Amino acid sequence: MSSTIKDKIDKLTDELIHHNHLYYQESTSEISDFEFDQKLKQLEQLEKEHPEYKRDDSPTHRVGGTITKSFNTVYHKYPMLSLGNTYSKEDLVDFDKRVQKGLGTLDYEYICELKFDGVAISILYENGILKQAVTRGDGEKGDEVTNNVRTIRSLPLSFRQEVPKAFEVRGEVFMPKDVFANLNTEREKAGEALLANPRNTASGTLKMQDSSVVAERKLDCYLYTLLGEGLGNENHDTSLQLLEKWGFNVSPTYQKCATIEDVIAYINHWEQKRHELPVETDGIVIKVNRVEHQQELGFTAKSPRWAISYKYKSEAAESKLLNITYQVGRTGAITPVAELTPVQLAGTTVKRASLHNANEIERLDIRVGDFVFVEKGGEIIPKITGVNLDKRPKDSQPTTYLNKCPECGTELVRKEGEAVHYCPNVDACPPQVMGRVEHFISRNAMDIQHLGPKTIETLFKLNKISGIADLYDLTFEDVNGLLIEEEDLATGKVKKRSIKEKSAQNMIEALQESKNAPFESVLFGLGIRYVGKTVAEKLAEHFKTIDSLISASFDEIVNVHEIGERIAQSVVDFFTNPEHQELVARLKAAGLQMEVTVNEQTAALPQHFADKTVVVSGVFNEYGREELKDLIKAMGGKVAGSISGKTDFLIAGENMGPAKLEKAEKLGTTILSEADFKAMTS
Ligand SMILES: NC(=O)c1ccc[n+]([C@@H]2O[C@H](COP(=O)([O-])OP(=O)(O)OC[C@H]3O[C@@H](n4cnc5c(N)ncnc54)[C@H](O)[C@@H]3O)[C@@H](O)[C@H]2O)c1
Ligand SMILES: [Zn+2]
Repeated sequence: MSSTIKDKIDKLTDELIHHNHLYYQESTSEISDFEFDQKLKQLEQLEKEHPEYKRDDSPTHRVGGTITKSFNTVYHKYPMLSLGNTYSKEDLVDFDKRVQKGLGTLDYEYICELKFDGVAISILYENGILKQAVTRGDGEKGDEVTNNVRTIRSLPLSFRQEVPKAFEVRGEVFMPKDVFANLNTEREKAGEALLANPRNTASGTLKMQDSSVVAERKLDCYLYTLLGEGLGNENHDTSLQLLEKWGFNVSPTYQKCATIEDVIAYINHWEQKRHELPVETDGIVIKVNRVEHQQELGFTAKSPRWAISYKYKSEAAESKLLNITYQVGRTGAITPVAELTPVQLAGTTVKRASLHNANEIERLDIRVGDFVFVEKGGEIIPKITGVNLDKRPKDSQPTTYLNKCPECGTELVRKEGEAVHYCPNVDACPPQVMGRVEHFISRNAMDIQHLGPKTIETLFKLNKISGIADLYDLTFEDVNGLLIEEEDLATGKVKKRSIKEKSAQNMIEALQESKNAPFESVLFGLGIRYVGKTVAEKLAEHFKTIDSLISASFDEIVNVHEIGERIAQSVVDFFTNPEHQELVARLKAAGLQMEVTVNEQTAALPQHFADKTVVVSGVFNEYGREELKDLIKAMGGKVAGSISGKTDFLIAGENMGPAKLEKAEKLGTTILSEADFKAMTS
């Protein structure tokens, strides 16, 4: 019996450590905050009953985050703690009782604020100047991210008025909802993976090495704490007023509450209305107003006793499942989608939710006509979490999964051990062909700017293109004024925009320009299975022209260094297909690069790196990263991604992580500065 409890505690501890790591270090999450909090409470309870099994590294008695090695570590003057949290209003009444008992008086009041969903930050000001910004880290010490925080426009770097000589402010760095939405629209246009939610994006952005990229991300910050000596902030609301007066961004949503009933009214007031705010919020924070009272109540190891957060449960709604439709992705993967009676959820009207795959449908035993529960967690599209069996119609039929591709009619396949069904018709299934065109124009391949997936999709629909080669037959007239419709997956809302003259011109020019893209980019762009960017480079380097690659035998290809049988077979198969031969012929006729061109300038470079492995790290003044890599290759070197015993040279730019440098030194790698490198090129 006791061993099973120990196992349970161990398992929960490990799980929570795993989720903390993802959340704070990787800025992603696999489970919802609610699930996380439930697990944490469960562990707390078990540890209380069986303190003998509580582990030293238990997440119940420490702040969840840690520091990273890529920034300077800085100790906080006052610890940065977490907040106790609850999802229940009864708990708030208990909290109020504890406060009352702790203070021994009824003469206290609360300030309620919204709980902004971002990343906590501490900022020091000295002599009226922003001196240092540090993340919460493990609560005791955090990462110094001053340069990144300086890019936040609403944050004063200095003051026009008199301010105290030294003080610390704390608040939440966040990405406004509209900035997040725009960023995702841009990523979608560029064919990049969408970001899951504003919190994780803000957290990832704050830890970027290059602050010019951070600046583009347009983070914002609300301040809610003022610390320091002799500032005259005897109450929490006086702190907020001082911050406002000095020009800090304070959310105007805070409110004084005399009783816990008032607090609950505040919670109810904001439950729906918070969705109209420019920032995501996940609850409210209740703080005892008087600083003297706060000091009297004090702290636990993890959080203040004078504050608590009430978190709103991620909203669920019930809706009727009208139909299950199936979408074919760019890779041929099939996703079942629930079509629902429109329902209000977290501020938007939802009429679709993801059902993931056949296993999920089976697990839920979900049927058309059922009433289902829909939830919006951190994901982009809501999900179905269950079926209300009480409302199931008597004549309902189990769902049989689709067996033919809804786009091209081909029989679907499911690979051994995989949950997802695929359409195997890679060459003629429309979404898959579109996917190939998107791959061709993508940044890593031909890097054709101004042309996004939505434009490609529209051109396909209008039969203006049906494959890669048709891109080069497009004219200005074909794209000018093109009406593009974008549908929001969850809400079904359609946004329309038309391509303006200037954009049309840019598109045609970008296509023309792409004719200069190097042969290896064309080769990679063709989308031959297993031929990634590096393989394409190797094949181009070895065979020099497309003709010699096409006529090469399996043996000749497999003999190329680092090319395996699977790749060789795939290349042979690809070029044996007459349709692909025609594609190559058309691209050649259009004027694309079908052979390696030796750049005279780089061909003359001294071969200092012949047969050497070189790693590039940090930021450079005179060279772009790709440019630097090309130069190294032109000088005979191989570029590797990380430092190992095999690394001969490390070219170290600015802002390089100290851990990397240390590792290189330990391994005896020769370290070159940008200036050293430059000298070697001449
Ligand atoms: N989904 C996951 O995998 C996962 C993993 C780890 C943590 N989490 C979530 O993170 C929470 C734990 O994080 P935590 O320890 O930072 O606690 P917390 O986020 O619940 O509360 C403390 C934080 O609230 C923030 N905050 C926002 N508005 C505030 C305001 N007005 N006043 C004061 N603080 C404000 C501050 O950043 C502060 O550090 C968990 O409850 C869980 O929901 C989720
Ligand atoms: Zn198909």
